[in-house]
Order: sequence, then structure tokens, then C-alpha cells
Amino acid sequence: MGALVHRNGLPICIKEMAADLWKSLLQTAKEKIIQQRRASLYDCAHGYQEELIKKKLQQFPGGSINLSKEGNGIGILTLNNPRLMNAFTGTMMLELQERVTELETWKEGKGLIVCGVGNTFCSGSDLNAVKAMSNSEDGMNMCMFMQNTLTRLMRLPLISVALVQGKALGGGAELTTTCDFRLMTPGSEIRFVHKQMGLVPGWGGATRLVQIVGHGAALQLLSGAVKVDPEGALRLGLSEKTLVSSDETGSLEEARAWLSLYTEGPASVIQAVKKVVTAGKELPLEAALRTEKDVFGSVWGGPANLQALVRRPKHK
Ligand SMILES: CCC(=O)SCCNC(=O)CCNC(=O)[C@H](O)C(C)(C)COP(=O)(O)OP(=O)(O)OC[C@H]1O[C@@H](n2cnc3c(N)ncnc32)[C@H](O)[C@@H]1OP(=O)(O)O
Repeated sequence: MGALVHRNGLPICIKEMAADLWKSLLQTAKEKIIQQRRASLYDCAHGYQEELIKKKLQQFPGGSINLSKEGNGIGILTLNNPRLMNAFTGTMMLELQERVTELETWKEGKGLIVCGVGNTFCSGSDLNAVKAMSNSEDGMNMCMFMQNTLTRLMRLPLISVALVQGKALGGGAELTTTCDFRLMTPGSEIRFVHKQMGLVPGWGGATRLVQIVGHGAALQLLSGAVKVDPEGALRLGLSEKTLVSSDETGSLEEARAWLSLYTEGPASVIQAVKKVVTAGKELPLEAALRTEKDVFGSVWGGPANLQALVRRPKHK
């Protein structure tokens, strides 16, 4: 300890502590930037022009993406464009990116419900914007913008649920696959209509669909533009449960109750659970194991762990 050696009137150990604190603050900031870069798939090295596409998307306004963070650590992300069956306008795509950024730093967050207003989920991208941006440069930039945002949404350290009411079509169907789980109301449908539009999914929906339902079922759903009702979705493992209620308030209440079964407990632990499962899903074995070790280190000896050791609960 250098506490007795003084320089400029300060004991050296205090200077060392200040330097350590500064280093750790810098490290945290650096880690956050690296984390965001890692979470984004595309940058200029891929020919992605983010500022250009953001300016373009501004030209197609309407609707909003609303986020409310509830005291129990559950966030409600709502698509709000009822005039167009909650189709994604350009500004809604921009707002989605902002909300995801906000959720990435929500320390108390544990779960997320993604839903739409007006008893429907989302009818995909706004066809007016799609028509105006039907050239290759805009299409590729929009594709990369949405893949970046939806990949970050999928990797949030929150347990996420898409509450599917009414229709989830095209990009709306793709959005449901960014969530960990899907809950459907009676009479609702998920439908990848891209083929009917001369397209394939481009927001990452095909890749995620294969991971959820497997290669064969994904091929059938995309090539047949199949309408998947709640029963079919349950059979395929695309949906977790068919809710009883089909109205907006009742189904949201049911979704909250379902999600709360998995978000009980401290945020640090729930977030750690999501992180290790995401690593297991996305990374090669050894990298996943190393991530699991790091995440384990973040909860080992933490407040929840120490409290549990004092309580010594029995797991009967
Ligand atoms: C990423 C790739 C993509 O997402 S491509 C887009 C895929 N989505 C579509 O093609 C959806 C096309 N829309 C439809 O099939 C029907 O409008 C659906 C959603 C089934 C609703 O039918 P219905 O209940 O009869 O209502 P409606 O057709 O009168 O619609 C109400 C108003 O909403 C509009 N709307 C709907 N979806 C979109 C959309 N994706 N983009 C732009 N506008 C959309 C309709 O045009 C209609 O507007 P208006 O009343 O005619 O002014």
C-alpha cells in the first residue's frame, strides 16, 4: 500500500483509486460501444449507408412506436398506425431503432411484450414506402437497417413475447420471429405473404423462422404463403399458447400474466438467463461456454446469490 507516500498533498493510494475508477468508467463505456457494434450486423464495410437510409425513411411519415416501461420490469412496445393496419412507415422504422436503443440500457427491465393497437398486430411494411423505394440501393439499405434493428431487438437481455392479435403479415410476421415467444389470440394469423409480393423475407425473418420451426416447415410456410392460425402455430411450435381473450385489453393482461411466470426475480438474474440462452443459440460451443462463464461471474456472489445463501430455500 502506498497510502503513506504523499504527492501533491494526496496519498498515492487515493490517486491510484481515482485512476482505477477512471479506467473502469472508460472500460464500461468502451464495452457498451463494442457491444452495440457487435449487435449490429452491417456497417459501411458492407456497403451500408445508414445516414442515407435514415434520411430516406424520414420521407415516409405516419404512425408511431410507443414504449411504456412498467414498474414490474415488463416493457410494452406498441405499433401504432391503425389507419394502415399498423403497417411500418419509414418513421416507424426509425422510431423502432430508438426504442431498441432505449431498451438496451434499461437496467430494471426483465420482459418485453410487442403488440399492435386496434386489435391487429402489423400488416408489414407500408406499401406506399415500398413502392417509392423499389430501387436496389434503397431496398438493400432498408433491408440492412431493419436487420440491424431487429437483431438488436432479438438480442435484448429481456424475455420477449409477440402478442399476435388479428394479422401479422409480411414484415409483421418477420417481427414476431424476433421475440423469444409468440402468443396468439383466437382468430389471429401469422402469414409470410412475401412470395405473393414477388419477394422473400429480408428483415431476417426467414433465418429466424428456420431456427424456430425447422427447415421443412419454414420452406412450406414461405413457398406456400401459408396462413398460420393459432392451432397450426401451436402444432409447429411457432406459438406458445392460444389466449382466451381476443380483445386488446384482455389479451394484453393475459400476456402479462404469462410472461410474469418467467420474469419473477431480480432483473440482474433474469437478464443473465437471457444472455446465456442467447449465447447458446447463436455462438459456436466454445464461445458460448466462455460467455456463460462470464455471465456466471456477473451473478456469482451478487446480491441475489448472497441473499439466497442466507435464506437457503428448499426447491421442493
Ligand atoms: C417486408 C415485406 C412486406 O411487409 S410487404 C407488405 C406485406 N403486406 C401486405 O401486402 C398487406 C396488404 N394489405 C392487405 O392484405 C389488407 O389490407 C389486410 C391487411 C389483409 C387488411 O384487409 P382489410 O381488413 O380488408 O382492410 P383494408 O384492406 O381495407 O385495409 C385498411 C387500410 O389499410 C391499408 N393497408 C393495409 N395494409 C397496408 C400496408 N402494408 N401498407 C399500406 N397500407 C396498408 C389499406 O390499403 C387500407 O387503406 P385505405 O382504407 O384503402 O386507404
